[in-house]
Amino acid sequence: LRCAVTELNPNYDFITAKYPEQQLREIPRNKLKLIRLLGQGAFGEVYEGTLKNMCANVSELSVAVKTLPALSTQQAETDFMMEAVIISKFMHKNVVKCLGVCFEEHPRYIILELLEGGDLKTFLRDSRPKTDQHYFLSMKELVHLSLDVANGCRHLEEKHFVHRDIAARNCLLTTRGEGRIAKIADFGMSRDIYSADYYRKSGKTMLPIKWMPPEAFLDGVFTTKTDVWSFGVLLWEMFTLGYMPYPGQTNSDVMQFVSSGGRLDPPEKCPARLNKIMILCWNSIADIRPTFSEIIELLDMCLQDDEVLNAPVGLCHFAMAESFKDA
Ligand SMILES: C[C@@H](Oc1cc(-c2cccc(S(C)(=O)=O)c2)cnc1N)c1cc(F)ccc1N1NC=CN1
Repeated sequence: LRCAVTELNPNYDFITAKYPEQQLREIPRNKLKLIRLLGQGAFGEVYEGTLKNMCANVSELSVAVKTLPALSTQQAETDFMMEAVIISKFMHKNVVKCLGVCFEEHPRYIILELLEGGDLKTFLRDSRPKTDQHYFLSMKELVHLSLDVANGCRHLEEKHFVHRDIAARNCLLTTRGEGRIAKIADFGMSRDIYSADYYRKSGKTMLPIKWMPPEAFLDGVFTTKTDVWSFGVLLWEMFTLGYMPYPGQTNSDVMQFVSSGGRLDPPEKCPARLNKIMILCWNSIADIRPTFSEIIELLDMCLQDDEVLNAPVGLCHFAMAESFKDA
């Protein structure tokens, strides 16, 4: 892996230079049973599965299994392995856990904890007030989910790891019901699930333009302040209940709009204290954007503010059909 992780990748030192000793845990393939397809991944399919007698008390553990097709390029193999190494480095309640890998034969597997609530973007969209359905998601719950993701991001920041793709589609929930916890759960620039969210740049690289700050899409500069900007867009996704950012605008429009100072409109009826956090995250000068510790403090204050807690949820109606596909 050392040879494969080029020095060009700013996360290089994070991944191998400092932690060469930590090995990925190889799981015997016969302990794993794939049950059903969860979705198509960037590399290959993702399955729900079970892992047999991993630890004494639990006989079968529900897991998610990312697969890499047998006929993959060397680059895909390396990226796939690197994702397992990255996830295995984090130990935090708001970052998905990697239970192990099956790398000794093809197809290769990455085994993750199964988060039964599914992804955050789908959850937000499914939570929209419908005519008959009694509304069940409160501002307080949305702020709590935002704090979960901010805590996960602070952990990455502490480890000097730049995620580059913080977005609701890459977060998962332990459950959809009460007591749900959000976790950052995809480190592979998951462009598969919501491919419309990504802009096809030269060649195969796809970029989540609508979640990126100007210095990233103009100059390819990625720092922890990139993740802060993206977190601001995630907050906007949260309080619009999963709208596509910059509704009706293509990625090219957005690059033009944002680099000349344009910003997302704060969600309608969204409390000022929340809008202020988003605006701080979208400062064109990266160093002035808040740290995740500061964001956590500001979100905690939202929990003490009745104007926030009593605000109506997700009553934004954009003229354009929000599922507008990027040209
Ligand atoms: C890799 C995959 O990981 C998982 C997906 C689901 C999961 C995803 C969707 C639905 C359900 S569920 C509610 O049917 O259990 C569980 C649950 N746990 C995982 N660890 C994933 C991580 C993300 F951060 C975002 C999307 C996905 N995928 N990949 C393919 C489909 N989702």
